[in-house]
Amino acid sequence: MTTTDTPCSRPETGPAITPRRVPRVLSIAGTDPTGGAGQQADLKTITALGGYGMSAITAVVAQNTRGVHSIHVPPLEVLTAQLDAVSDDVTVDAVKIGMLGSVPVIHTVKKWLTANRPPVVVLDPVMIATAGGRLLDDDAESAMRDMLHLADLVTPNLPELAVLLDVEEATSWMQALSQGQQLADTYQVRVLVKGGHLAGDHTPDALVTPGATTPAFQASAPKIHTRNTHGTGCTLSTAVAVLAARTGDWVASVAVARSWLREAIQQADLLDVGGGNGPVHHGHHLADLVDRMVQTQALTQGVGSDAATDAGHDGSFTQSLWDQTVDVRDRIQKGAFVTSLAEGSMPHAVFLDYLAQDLLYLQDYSVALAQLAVRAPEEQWRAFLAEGAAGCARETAQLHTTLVDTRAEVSASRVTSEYTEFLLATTQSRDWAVGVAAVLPCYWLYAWIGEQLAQQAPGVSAAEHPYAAWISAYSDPVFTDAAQRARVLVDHVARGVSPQVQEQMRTAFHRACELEEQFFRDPCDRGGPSREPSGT
Ligand SMILES: Nc1ncnc2c1ncn2[C@@H]1O[C@H](COP(=O)(O)OP(=O)(O)O)[C@@H](O)[C@H]1O
Ligand SMILES: Cc1ncc(COP(=O)(O)O)c(N)n1
Repeated sequence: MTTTDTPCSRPETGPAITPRRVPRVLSIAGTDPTGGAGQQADLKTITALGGYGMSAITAVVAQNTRGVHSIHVPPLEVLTAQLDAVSDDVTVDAVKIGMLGSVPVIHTVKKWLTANRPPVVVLDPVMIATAGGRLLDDDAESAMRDMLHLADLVTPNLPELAVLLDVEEATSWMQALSQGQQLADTYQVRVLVKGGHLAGDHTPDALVTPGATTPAFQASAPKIHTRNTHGTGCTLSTAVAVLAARTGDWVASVAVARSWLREAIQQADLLDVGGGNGPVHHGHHLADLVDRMVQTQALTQGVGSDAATDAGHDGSFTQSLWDQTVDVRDRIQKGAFVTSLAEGSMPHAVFLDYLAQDLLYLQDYSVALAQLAVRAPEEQWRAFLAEGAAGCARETAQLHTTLVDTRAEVSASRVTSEYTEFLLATTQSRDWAVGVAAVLPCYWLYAWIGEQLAQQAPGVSAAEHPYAAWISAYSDPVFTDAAQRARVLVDHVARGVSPQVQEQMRTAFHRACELEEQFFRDPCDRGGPSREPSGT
């Protein structure tokens, strides 16, 4: 890949691009009721790449993946009214122009563009649909040439490039590049030369700029074996428009658009739309996000929905566990750890000692979660527990940085060792359900302590409180969310086990709560660093 940097100097006539996080992008194009090309592809692309999509329709096209059936061109006043409705009210950061179809439509768009030129204008000179069917009148080719200079970027495929130059279609990449350069020089416009129509097993693309000797960007990758490439041209040009408005950088925009489109082509076969040249998968990169949402939803369903378990006041098993540890929580709430941390009176040595023990604890807690992840019977729980293990490992690394040099020789206190040995043994060799009950208090009590601290020391700021940063870290909603998910997991598991195993879960949860309480009390009782050898 070449990304030589001939910076694409924008033609003098246009304003500079001010990058905008959510660019407002207008597509002026025809439609495709099957959703793969034209307006529909453009709006999907704009949304997929984080822009705000708008559309002014030039032609209503009855088409599908097999071909174009008919084209209805609304009266020109309707097009003008659509364009004016947008520009009278909305600042347009980028416009992508697709199918124009006829000379009068080209003139109408040209007039609007001259009066309202957005900072990014990408023109895809659509002439023929991939699936077959003319989308531009024969007599409109010259009118199309006459509007090229109004664009910042033109994105012809090889047949369109040949028509615009009135030459034979390129049959090699070198020839295509040379034609692209000729178009750029003649019309003083950037050209995205696309090699999708070349024979061979590669698909090269290049961004060429007026007056340059080498492309500003060039890349090539193996052709993907699929017939589902309907709308690739529309999608690519729109993607570049959104990204250019978002970044202000043409080279980066072409590079990102290209690789995003490639993935959309790669995943096109998943869609199963139509019997001809199907569309590309515009939403491909959202699939993981949706999976995560579904997973979270599944994890948060059903709390308290099972009367068969020994339920607490919200009906859930975990609530009943919680209710049975009220004495432990009372000791934590009134204990020196929470009160002195909230007041800011905790001696620094005690706080450092707590952090050092926490580091040792988290190292083993991470292993305990990883053991449960390995043994998890279902994928979603494995992911949740593995994320927890990874989060602890990150937290440990962070604590290492905080404590570096100050606590190099620290060893685990008796309480820390007792707690971690209990967790490691339970998560490794007891029933998996008992293991998840044992790790729950660390999630839940931690989040609960965050609430206690926030209540006892509301709105503390770094200037007035030595532990302000820690107090706000404790109240991070991420912990509350993780605790909620851990609860849902335990409730779910409890529904599927025998009363005997439920009883073992209850015992493990209670034991872990007691150890948590001792863990918080321990540094305050000792009043300073532990020098006890591990396990004593
Ligand atoms: N089978 C394929 N494998 C990988 N990329 C492809 C494939 N077909 C098209 N592309 C890419 O889609 C984009 C548009 O392709 P092209 O076919 O040249 O234009 P149009 O869709 O306008 O006819 C280009 O970036 C091209 O590389
Ligand atoms: C309304 C409209 N505009 C453009 C195309 C080109 O589609 P492709 O990118 O598949 O050539 C199309 N089929 N329909």
